[in-house]
Parts: sequence; C-alpha cells; structure tokens
Amino acid sequence: MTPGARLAAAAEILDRYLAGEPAERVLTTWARRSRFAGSGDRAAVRDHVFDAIRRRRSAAAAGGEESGRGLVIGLLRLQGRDPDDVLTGQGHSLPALTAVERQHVPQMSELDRLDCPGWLEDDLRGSLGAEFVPVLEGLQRRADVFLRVNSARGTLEEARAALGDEGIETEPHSLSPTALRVLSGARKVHASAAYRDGLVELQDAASQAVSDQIPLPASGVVLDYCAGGGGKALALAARFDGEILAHDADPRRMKDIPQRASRAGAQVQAATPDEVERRAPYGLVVADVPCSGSGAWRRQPEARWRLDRAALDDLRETQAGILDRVATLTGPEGAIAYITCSILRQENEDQVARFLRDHDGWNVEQRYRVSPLAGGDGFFLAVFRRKA
Ligand SMILES: C[S@@+](CC[C@H](N)C(=O)[O-])C[C@H]1O[C@@H](n2cnc3c(N)ncnc32)[C@H](O)[C@@H]1O
Repeated sequence: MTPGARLAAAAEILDRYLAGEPAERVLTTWARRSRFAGSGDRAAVRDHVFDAIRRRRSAAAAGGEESGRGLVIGLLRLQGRDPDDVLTGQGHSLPALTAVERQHVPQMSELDRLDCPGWLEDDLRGSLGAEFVPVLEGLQRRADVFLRVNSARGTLEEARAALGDEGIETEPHSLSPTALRVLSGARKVHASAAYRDGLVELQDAASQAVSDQIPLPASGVVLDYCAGGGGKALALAARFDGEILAHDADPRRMKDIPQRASRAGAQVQAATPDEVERRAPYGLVVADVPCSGSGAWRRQPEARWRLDRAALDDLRETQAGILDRVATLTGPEGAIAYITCSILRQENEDQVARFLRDHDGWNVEQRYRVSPLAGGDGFFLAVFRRKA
C-alpha cells in the first residue's frame, strides 16, 4: 500500500470509530477483508488510527472537522507534514484537499492543544497542579514497550543478551531493576524464546515499579483480588515463595493466568469466590482496582474520550466497594495494597481519605505515586495496614 492508501484506510476506520465502534474491532474487520495489506501495512494503519485517537481533539481542530478525513489531515499538520504531499487523489489515496481545507487556519484553545476533555479540566488541574501541562503533553505520545525480566528465570543482562540474539534491542529503565525498554524489534517479542520460556513478560515499567513497592508477608497466602490477566500477581510471584490466589469479578479475564504462570514458573492460581472466602484471612490483599485508566491514556487512547462524569462516579463507587470488601478478607496486622493507573486525585488520595474515615482500625503505611513523566504509565499505590 502507498502512504496515501494507508492514510485513506485509517480515515475509513476512524469514521467507524467516531460512529461508536471500538477501534480494535474495526481494525480487525478491515484487516480480514483487506487481503492485499501486508503486515507492514496493517501495522502502519493501526499506528495512524491510534495516533489520531490519542490526538483526537487537537487533530480535529487542526484538520477543520471531527471526521476520519479531518483527523488524518489534522494529524499530518500536527506532525509538521503538508497534507497536500500525501492526499493526492491518485490511486487509493484520499481525494486532494479542497480550497476550504487548504485555507483552514486552526484556532486552538489550550484544551485543544493538550487533548484535554473539557468536563475533566478542573479535576485534572486540581490533581496535577504544576504538572498539568507537561503530563497532558506527555500523554499525547505513543507508549514505549517495556518488558519485565523474571528474576526466577535469569538476570537482566542474560535477558538482554537473549533478546539481542533475536534482534530485539533493549535498555534498562530507571523505574524498576527488572524493567527493560524495547528500542527495536518490539513486534518480535511474542515469538522470541526469552518470552516463550518465561524469562521476560510484557509489563509497563511503572506497573513493575508499583509491584516492587508492595510489602510482601514473610509467608502465607497473598490474594490478588482484581487480578485481570495477572500482571501484578506474576510480578509479585517473582519475589515471593508462597502461594498467590488470583480473583476477578469477571473470571474470563483470568483465562491466560495458568499459561502465563507456568511459563514463568510462578505459583499463581485462579480462585473461585468460594475459595477466596474459605481461605481468608490473608496477610496481604492486592486491590488493583478498575479505574479511569487516565495514567495509561498513551496506551489506551480510546479511554480518554470514553470516560464521562457518570462513568467516573461509578468507578469511584466500585473502588470504595472493593476496598470495603477486601478489608473483611485481611487478617490481624494484614495489609491492603490499593492500586490505580489513574492520575486523578478522586480515585487516589480521596479514596484513601474515605477509607480511613470509614475504617477506624487502619493506618496508611505508604503512598507511592508514579508520574507518566517518569516514562511509563501514571500509577498510584497506597498500602493500608490493620492496626495491631
Ligand atoms: C486494572 S484491572 C486489573 C489488572 C491486573 N491486576 C494486572 O496487573 O494485569 C482491574 C480488574 O478488576 C476487575 N474488577 C472490576 N470490578 C471488580 C470487583 N467488584 N471485584 C473484583 N474485581 C473487579 C476487572 O474485571 C479487571 O480485570
């Protein structure tokens, strides 16, 4: 496909995304019926689509309208490229620019420029303070790919060498001693021996940093109450000899845990709600709660535009409910590790304050915040401990 044809495909996919379909689903359907598109074309179209969604507000302002075509024109302008060079109307390219499109002079407000949802401006300013502008600018870029080296299987240097042999270049990252940032060859990771043999896992560097901070009990069973695909549980297993039970309100989310755990040589078992109840109390319960994902907008760009006030209120209620529930599962002097990948105070410090207000017998022992400016996602951790 020519560069113009790839952009035309992206514009068509973006129109369906703007009409309400999830971008991933539209991309899959497009790839299935576009047999002519090779893997390089599919990757390029995908990058265009997610770059445009990440910059949805600023690209629409720069392109003159919020349509697939408008976002593509705007994205080219934001990248400092002249849309006339790519939209030629030749072959499978989009039609050439109209006079109106060519003469459009973008009037960008600060919120346009920062891709900030208007309804969330005050909350973001209140949460980020002086970091409001740099964090929002940082969240407009593509996320890096990070690997976690599984120390049960080898050292950081052994992992780097093994990956290097397969054409995957990496460098250590300051957020965690187990983190490697992928510099090239990211698409080869899944097929690599280092990944297949459990020497490395895909995990954001800030997610690793948060896992590093969680205080593990000397022995016993740890419960990961919102385990999802098991990212945190597997990271904890690399530095814990005991058993980790994984639970999730939606058990389908845990379907890959057995395979990931066996690859990593980790003791992580998916548990039913009955089993969770039966084996309580726990010395540590990890609650990596559902949240706005605002710290991970680089990696999940649709989340930025899907969130609204009602959804945020629902999330906060769910988070508070989970904290109340896990408190009942925690033993004497036990701890709760409350985690979000949110940069919003409402989901972080405000939840800590509410929990302490409603639960007399608890202290907060540790608060740890990772800004997206550190290179990975934005994360928040609070460790509560039951008073002796
Ligand atoms: C942020 S994700 C977990 C990510 C995972 N811990 C990891 O590191 O890969 C939050 C998870 O919480 C689950 N969840 C949502 N509501 C829940 C509830 N009331 N109780 C337990 N889990 C819940 C979701 O299904 C989702 O898998």
